[in-house]
Amino acid sequence: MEETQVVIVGGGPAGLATAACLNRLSIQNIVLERDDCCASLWRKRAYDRLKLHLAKPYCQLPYMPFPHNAPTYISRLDFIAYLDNYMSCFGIEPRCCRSVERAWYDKVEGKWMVVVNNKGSGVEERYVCRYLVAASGENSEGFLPDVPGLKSFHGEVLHSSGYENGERFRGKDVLVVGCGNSGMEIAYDLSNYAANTSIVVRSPVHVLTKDIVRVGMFLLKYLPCKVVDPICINLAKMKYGNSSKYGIRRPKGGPFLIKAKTGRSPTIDVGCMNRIKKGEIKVLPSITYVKEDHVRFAYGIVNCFDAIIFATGYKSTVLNWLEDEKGQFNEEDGFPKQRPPNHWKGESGLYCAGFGRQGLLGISNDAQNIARDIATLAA
Ligand SMILES: Cc1cc2nc3c(=O)[nH]c(=O)nc-3n(C[C@H](O)[C@H](O)[C@H](O)COP(=O)(O)OP(=O)(O)OC[C@H]3O[C@@H](n4cnc5c(N)ncnc54)[C@H](O)[C@@H]3O)c2cc1C
Ligand SMILES: NC(=O)C1=CN([C@@H]2O[C@H](COP(=O)(O)OP(=O)(O)OC[C@H]3O[C@@H](n4cnc5c(N)ncnc54)[C@H](OP(=O)(O)O)[C@@H]3O)[C@@H](O)[C@H]2O)C=CC1
Ligand SMILES: O=C(O)C(=O)Cc1c[nH]c2ccccc12
Repeated sequence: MEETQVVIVGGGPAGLATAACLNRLSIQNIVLERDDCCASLWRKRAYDRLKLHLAKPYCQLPYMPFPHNAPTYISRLDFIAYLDNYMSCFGIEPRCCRSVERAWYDKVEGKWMVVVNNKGSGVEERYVCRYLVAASGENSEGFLPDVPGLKSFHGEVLHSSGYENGERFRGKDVLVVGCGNSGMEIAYDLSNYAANTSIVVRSPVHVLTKDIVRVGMFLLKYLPCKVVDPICINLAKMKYGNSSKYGIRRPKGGPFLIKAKTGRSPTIDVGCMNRIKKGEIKVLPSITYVKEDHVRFAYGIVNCFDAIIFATGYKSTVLNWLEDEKGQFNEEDGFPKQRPPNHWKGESGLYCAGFGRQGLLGISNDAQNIARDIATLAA
């Protein structure tokens, strides 16, 4: 049994940023990471060509801006290097191969009890702390929808978190399901590797360029969403014309309003739209069922595929390990019930870093808020 002031569950950007803010205030903390490395989403579960979609000022963690000579959009490998540097600068030493299996609040002691499976030694470890930070990520586990007949599929089935690049799909018929940021970029990547690519787009989606998002983020500093959204939509119309001709319909609400209300990000186009326009990537409607080598879609469309890649999003796994006696998290999606800007603080010394659906910028704010709050309470 080891006692510390704060246990942080998860060594991704949110856990590391929180540890850095606590270390600066000399507040004792331990970061527990289930994988054999920190930031495993970025090292192991993201595709090769990934770059941050937001410009660098929106992606930096507290107290360490990206260098002036770094490109505006940081690559996956540069972001990993930045995180490694961040850890050494702030003296963060995550304990890896530590999967948090259970955490509960002991009312008598007024402390959190944390049970960990040390995957290296196979031995169970126990930690006791006054404050517990859930930083296990909005993207903790890939979400695979229940598609009728999928088990009978003859080809390969993959979640986007397991996709690296299109090399082994060259010349193959590949279906990408989902048109969020992962789906649109993976479809484009597959098409770069000469895979015969199709993408399922079942709902309306805002597709914007990086530049339009950058303009939008800048304007939002001075103007309300209801002014910024129409500007962004008009810029998108100028860029893409009427994309519903190609099966990409726009939602009723604006992109930043939807982001603020639901957390769903607009899809940032890195080249997929042009391929769709040229007919090089085919847009398909909802899947009805899968049978052996073929997939049936709405409107009776049937096509054969060698592989299906599900870019259908992620799940939070907080409720797999947290005993949530006070019902602070939603049972359906494992997100805190408190909505931003109040999502980071729970009860009994429980905190959430990285659950505001606001990307790295939100993580940076959460980490600073949490450390400040703990410093005040612990003083
Ligand atoms: C492909 C992709 C690209 C993205 N790009 C951007 C971007 O450009 N800009 C942006 O702002 N946001 C982006 N995001 C959003 C993304 O969520 C954040 O950037 C960031 O990685 C989230 O950090 P996090 O620390 O909250 O979660 P994660 O990075 O998921 O880290 C959580 C960590 O907790 C560990 N963990 C989980 N459960 C346990 C457990 N029970 N015990 C111990 N450890 C556990 C995990 O192994 C993981 O290392 C992207 C997301 C994805 C999926
Ligand atoms: N470079 C970057 O910055 C990147 C950032 N990201 C971020 O990571 C997070 C996760 O993104 P992503 O992995 O794209 O996941 P998302 O949750 O954003 O998107 C999932 C997509 O899958 C669709 N979908 C879900 N279930 C089905 C189904 N049964 N049939 C058809 N379509 C379905 C959804 O459509 P529907 O709306 O109909 O439910 C949606 O289009 C986001 O925050 C994203 O912005 C991801 C990649 C790159
Ligand atoms: O990549 C993501 O999912 C993010 O949440 C980053 C993000 C925060 N605010 C935004 C507004 C528009 C597009 C992406 C983001």
